[in-house]
Amino acid sequence: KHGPTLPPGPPALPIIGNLHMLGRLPHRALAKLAQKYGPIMSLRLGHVPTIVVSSAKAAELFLKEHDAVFATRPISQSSVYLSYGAKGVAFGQYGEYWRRMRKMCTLHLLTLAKVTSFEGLRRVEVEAAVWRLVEAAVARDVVDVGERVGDLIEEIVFKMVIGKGKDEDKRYDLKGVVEEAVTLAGAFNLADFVPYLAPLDLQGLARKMKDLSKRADEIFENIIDDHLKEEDFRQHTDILGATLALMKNPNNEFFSSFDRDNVKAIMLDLFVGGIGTSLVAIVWALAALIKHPRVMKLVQEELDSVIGKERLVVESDLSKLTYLDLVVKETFRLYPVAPLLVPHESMEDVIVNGYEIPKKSRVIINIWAIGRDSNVWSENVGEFYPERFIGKEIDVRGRDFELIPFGAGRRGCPGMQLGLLTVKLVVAQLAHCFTWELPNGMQHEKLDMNEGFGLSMPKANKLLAIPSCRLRVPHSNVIHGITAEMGVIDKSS
Ligand code: HEM
Repeated sequence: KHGPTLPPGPPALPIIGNLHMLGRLPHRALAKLAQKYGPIMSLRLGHVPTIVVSSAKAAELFLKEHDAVFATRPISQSSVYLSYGAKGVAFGQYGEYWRRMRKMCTLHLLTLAKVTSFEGLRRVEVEAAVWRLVEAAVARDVVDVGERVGDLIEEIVFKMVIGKGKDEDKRYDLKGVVEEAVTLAGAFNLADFVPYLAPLDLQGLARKMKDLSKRADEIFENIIDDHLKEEDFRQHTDILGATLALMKNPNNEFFSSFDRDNVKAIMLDLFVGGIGTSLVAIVWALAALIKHPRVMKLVQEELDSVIGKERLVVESDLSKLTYLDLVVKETFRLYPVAPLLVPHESMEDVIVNGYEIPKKSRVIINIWAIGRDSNVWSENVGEFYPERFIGKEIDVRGRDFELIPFGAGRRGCPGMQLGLLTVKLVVAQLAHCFTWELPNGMQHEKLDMNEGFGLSMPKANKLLAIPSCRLRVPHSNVIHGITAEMGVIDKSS
């Protein structure tokens, strides 16, 4: 047959197709296959025709030139059970309904103005987290960085979205529910690839998801009721309050557009999208800094020269921290939070770069492979070397396809401003306030940088380290009954 053909790819087995080739770390396995079959590669994952994109140029074709064709998401069991039948933004099917919901997020809920309005909240929470670390520093405790940062990000995101901290309402365990949702949504689910096995629920995932969705629903119903019960729920400054106010205002386009399921699905999107992502990026960044003392020294010198040693970093300092900006970019390049983005799906047959891409193909953009493409990044591609960005106009916001940690185009991350701000603020704080030592005298070269795989790509092993204070900032508040000056906590006072 003449004319366009499917992109090249490895031969597939009956039933499972190429599933067996994905291994434990699919981004690595797919990058290796792409070396043989090229940057636009065709696979069959179970019964699902799949296109894997592994170069910046090819990603641009899919996410810019043909963005409209690839702007929907495949339906999966997790989107059905955990997202109210894909009624949220992240897993919603492209169309008028979804466009309106996404517009509400980008034009009202996650705007720069809205994100900035939570600056005070972030300052209080970040300071409290720093002071808890000061206590650990004084006690020479080994700290699980991921756990500390996770507590902080959860507290910020919960307060931003529903106006309450994660442990504030004893009636429910929202934190547990969100964590379980992340685990279940990130699990490999055979039923999504071999649909006729779905009724058997061989992995028990559907049962777990249904059970979780019931528990989550009860909690969300309570939270929404609590908001609406207030005399004037429009007084709520949190994101849920803003959503409800938009829905109930007859003067705007969102009036009666959405039902409660939409609101609940959006809330879950914000929790899942907002917590694990920033957390994973911050842990990678600090691990990379600890592993590369040369880079840590430069970051700290910049912080000391811009901020000094007498006060903590505040958000208005961030734009002046140009070296930190390079460090964050380099972290996203080598350790992208979502190495395969979130899968896209083609809405019609289309020809891309001369290849035939059939309707309903799942499209995976391997940004892990793009970040390590030596044609783009030169031969020291595996090295953590932030200086590579000096003099290059490479931005992470979805314009430069060699670095798209937040995706690009219609499905690009709507929480990017918040995510970037949180990552920079927390990394700056951790590097400015403390020096970090590895436990048991471990040398920095020995720190492992192995990755895991799930909904995001976390560091496989915990980052354990001992902080010591490097600032002299007097602290007037009382934490756990201890008044403190950074580095000199007087337990007797
Ligand atoms: C460092 C932080 C973050 C990173 C690296 C990140 C990354 C991503 C990526 C790669 C996607 C998929 C893009 C695509 O499919 O092409 C995405 C989508 C999304 N993110 Fe983020 N994200 C971050 C923070 C956040 C935050 C803070 C929120 C909200 C509070 C958020 C909410 C979402 C939502 C709702 C989507 C789905 C968008 C859609 O399908 O239209 N993200 N994010």
